[in-house]
Parts: sequence; C-alpha cells; structure tokens
Amino acid sequence: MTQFSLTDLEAIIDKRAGSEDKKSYTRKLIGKGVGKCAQKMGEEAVEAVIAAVEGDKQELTSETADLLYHLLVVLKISNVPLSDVMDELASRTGQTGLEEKASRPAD
Ligand SMILES: N=c1c2ncn([C@@H]3O[C@H](COP(=O)(O)OP(=O)(O)OP(=O)(O)O)[C@@H](O)[C@H]3O)c2ncn1[C@@H]1O[C@H](COP(=O)(O)O)[C@@H](O)[C@H]1O
Repeated sequence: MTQFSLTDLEAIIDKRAGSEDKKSYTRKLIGKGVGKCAQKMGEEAVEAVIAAVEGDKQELTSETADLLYHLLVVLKISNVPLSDVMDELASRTGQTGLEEKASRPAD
C-alpha cells in the first residue's frame, strides 16, 4: 500500500497551480476559474456515482481518484486548506451522524 496522502497531493497541486509550465493541467484548469474547476469536480462525482451503482470497483477506484484530485483543486482555488476540512471531520468524531443532524438549528 502506498504512503501517498491527500496532503501530498495538495502540496503538488499548490506547486503546479503557481507554475509556468504550459503542460500543467492543474495550472490550465485553475486559470479557467472556480466555475470550471467546480464543474469538473461535479462531473467526476457523477462518474464515480455511476461506477458505484454499476458495481464496477476498478472504475470506482479510478473515478474516485479523479474526484479527489478535482476536489483538492476546488479547495485550492477557494483558498480552503485541506487541514480545515480535516479539522471539521475531526470535530465530528465524538458523535454519530444522526446525533449531529439532530443538533443542527431548525431552518
Ligand atoms: N491526480 C491528478 C489528476 N487526476 C486527473 N487529472 C487530469 O484530469 C483531466 C480530466 O480529464 P477529462 O478528460 O475529464 O478533462 P478534459 O477533457 O481534459 O478537460 P475539459 O476539456 O473537460 O475541461 C485529465 O487531463 C487528467 O489527466 C489529473 N491531473 C493531475 N493530477 C496530479 O497533479 C499532478 C500535477 O499535474 P499537472 O498540473 O498536469 O502537471 C500530477 O502529477 C498528478 O499527481
């Protein structure tokens, strides 16, 4: 099993976003703005959903990798560090998902 982490990928995206390399997909995508980055994230999410529903594990693995990459690109362009997301997840570990839902203020 690889030791590669989302934090490693975040660092790569951070570096490539600021690079001058015209061969960089990250640089090109970020240059198109948050709307395009979010659209790509949505497309990859739908492709992952389809793979899951079809029970295609190999495709689900591949599409999830695409989704996580594009999610990190969206976080980057939105100036949200992955550590903030991890802090949010960590803060939820003391209760069940249904307890958290019940604690939300009413609309
Ligand atoms: N993990 C990824 C990664 N996953 C998916 N992709 C790219 O995401 C793109 C999605 O493919 P699509 O066909 O859906 O997109 P497209 O048709 O090119 O785009 P549109 O025309 O729809 O805008 C492909 O070009 C993939 O190569 C990624 N590109 C980069 N990375 C990582 O980022 C690093 C830096 O990449 P560069 O910025 O390209 O140097 C790489 O070494 C990888 O570690």
